Amino acid sequence: MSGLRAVDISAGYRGRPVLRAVDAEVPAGGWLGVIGPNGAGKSTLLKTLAGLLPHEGTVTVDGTSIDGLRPRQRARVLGYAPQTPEPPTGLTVTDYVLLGRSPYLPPLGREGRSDLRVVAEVLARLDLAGMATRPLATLSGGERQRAVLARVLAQQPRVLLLDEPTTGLDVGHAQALLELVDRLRREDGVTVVTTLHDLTLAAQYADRLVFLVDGAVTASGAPGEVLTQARVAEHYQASVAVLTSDGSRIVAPVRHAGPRPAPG
Ligand SMILES: Nc1ncnc2c1ncn2[C@@H]1O[C@H](COP(=O)(O)OP(=O)(O)OP(=O)(O)O)[C@@H](O)[C@H]1O
Repeated sequence: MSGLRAVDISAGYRGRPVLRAVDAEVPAGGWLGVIGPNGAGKSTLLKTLAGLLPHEGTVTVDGTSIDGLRPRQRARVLGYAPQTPEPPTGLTVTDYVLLGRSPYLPPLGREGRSDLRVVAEVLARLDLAGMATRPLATLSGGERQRAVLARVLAQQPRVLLLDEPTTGLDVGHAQALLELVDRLRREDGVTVVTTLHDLTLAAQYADRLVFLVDGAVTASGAPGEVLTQARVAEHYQASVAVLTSDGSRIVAPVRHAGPRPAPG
């Protein structure tokens, strides 16, 4: 199958199993959203798909196991943005985003004109062109988050693994980023896997969801099937309303009923 396929994945940290027999599949050009409460194993799954954690089971991209790939080859196939990135703050935005081109440079070679063009394009698409020469250390949290995504996009991978990519972004920049990812998926056939705590955004952008609870898949399928009020209430211990608008789910927190403090 072209796209990404994970079969029977078990993984964790030293002496601490987290994922238990997880299956996940996303065709080329598809968008898989990984959802679940804090500590469910979403980031662990993304790290495993990125080839960064030892695991049982198989992860293949377009039919090729990622385990056999060298880091340089892997970086051309998979682009991973962690949830809490720690980019080297001394670099300028351009130099940092240029790091995304490393898998394409010859050994000890310097970037060429085409690499600089890719970087300039990505910076423009992420509204960072005006900050290209600034040190990362001087960027706001949301700007830095966008720079991290710019580095991953400059890598031009076939699969994007984005762990909470909208963290710290205002609603406009969050939407612009998700629209950009959606366009890469539709126009270039990039395969996308994201974790998103915002279930409404997850439902609107992903075409399939995997719902993880305690390291295992409790539900998977189209957002409309997975995001039921009962399931969200049970696994997040949350009081929510699940509404439908334009065929897409909206998951809205609803304040628990109870006495309200008197105004004033
Ligand atoms: N480096 C680590 N070493 C040991 N345990 C870890 C490590 N990273 C995560 N864990 C544990 O693994 C479990 C799953 O963590 P993970 O970060 O995958 O969850 P998550 O679903 O992404 O959570 P969140 O929504 O809070 O980001 C948690 O119990 C966490 O404490």
